[in-house]
Amino acid sequence: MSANGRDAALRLVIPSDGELYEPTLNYLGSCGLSVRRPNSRQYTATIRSLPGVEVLFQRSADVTTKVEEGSAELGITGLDRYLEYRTDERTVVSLLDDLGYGRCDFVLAVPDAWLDVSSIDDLADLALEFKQQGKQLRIATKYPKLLREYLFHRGINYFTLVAVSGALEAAPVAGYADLIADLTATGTTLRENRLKTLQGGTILTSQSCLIGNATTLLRSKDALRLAREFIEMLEAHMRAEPYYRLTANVRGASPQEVSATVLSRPEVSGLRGPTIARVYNVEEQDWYAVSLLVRKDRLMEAVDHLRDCGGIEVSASQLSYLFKGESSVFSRLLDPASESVEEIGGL
Ligand SMILES: Nc1ncnc2c1ncn2[C@@H]1O[C@H](COP(=O)(O)OP(=O)(O)OP(=O)(O)O)[C@@H](O)[C@H]1O
Ligand SMILES: O=P(O)(O)OC[C@H]1O[C@H](OP(=O)(O)OP(=O)(O)O)[C@H](O)[C@@H]1O
Repeated sequence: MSANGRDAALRLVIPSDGELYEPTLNYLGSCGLSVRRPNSRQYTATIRSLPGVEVLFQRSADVTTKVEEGSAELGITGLDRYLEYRTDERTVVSLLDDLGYGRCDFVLAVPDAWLDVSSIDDLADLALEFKQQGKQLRIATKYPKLLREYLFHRGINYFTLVAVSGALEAAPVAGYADLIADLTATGTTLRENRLKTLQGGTILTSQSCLIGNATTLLRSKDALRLAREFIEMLEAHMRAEPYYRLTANVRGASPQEVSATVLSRPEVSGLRGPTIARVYNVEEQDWYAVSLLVRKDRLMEAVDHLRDCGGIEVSASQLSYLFKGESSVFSRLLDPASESVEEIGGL
């Protein structure tokens, strides 16, 4: 049993269903952290490549609370849910605020029939008109905290929030709210319900994020070690994504000559320059293997450059991980003062 009184030294809580369930399992798998869930009714699982980690499945709305109360040290959920439900921003921190999936916008949407309302300023005017008539705008949402902050910040103070847990888009037609503030991804649900977004009415741009409990993590050496390994795998996988490793056989008189030609185009000659190694060959002595990392959007430019340098047999492969000297995310965890997720979406 570990210091936190459980069999597992580190717990990770992830969504048990909904929009983020499958993408989270796929994402962890792509980072080399496949989750082994014995069956879909079991709410705990393990990660074979990281023994000592237990995975808990919870509703995405509950992930932040589970991390904050200490039932798990790490969690994956939508940034929207994290910002709405955290109560202590020093205890529960966002470690990676964009895992690259679960993208959606939290927006204000009004009925298409409101022809005179097309921007957030129009909505502010309407709120005043309502006030003069002794009424308040009724807004249906699942995210009262984020919405209130956003509206107050824009000087809109006269409104009533209607708490709804699902199918918000039906609220204006059903008559229990005038407009809604909800998530949208493709825009289909809003369109199908004859609702439109407002200019300047995006409250938050969200995606999945990794959150952690700084207090419980810093209390246990084992949890901290596993968290570092887990975070580094995610971070290095993300860092590797924009690059290919290119390898080519290049003919030249010496490594110096080959490196000089490759380095004549610094933008396609690797992060810190090419690695050059002698190719041993019985017939010809003057071949060198050149290896470098290039951004994916410069692939053909780099291939042509290597050809111009006398390269043949150019191969490109996807990188799995790119580790740096140290993990910047982990360093930030040890120094929570540098946490800055509030900048996202202008919140
Ligand atoms: N259409 C969408 N496309 C991409 N991501 C989305 C979409 N809708 C929601 N999300 C993201 O997925 C998270 C979970 O949303 P989802 O609709 O699955 O939750 P839910 O089923 O309403 O709630 P819970 O899982 O808590 O019961 C949201 O907080 C958001 O970050
Ligand atoms: O812009 P779109 O691509 O149409 O997606 C938007 C919908 O996706 C989410 O709902 P979800 O289906 O996850 O269920 P929910 O209504 O229970 O939240 C969100 O709440 C919207 O209703």
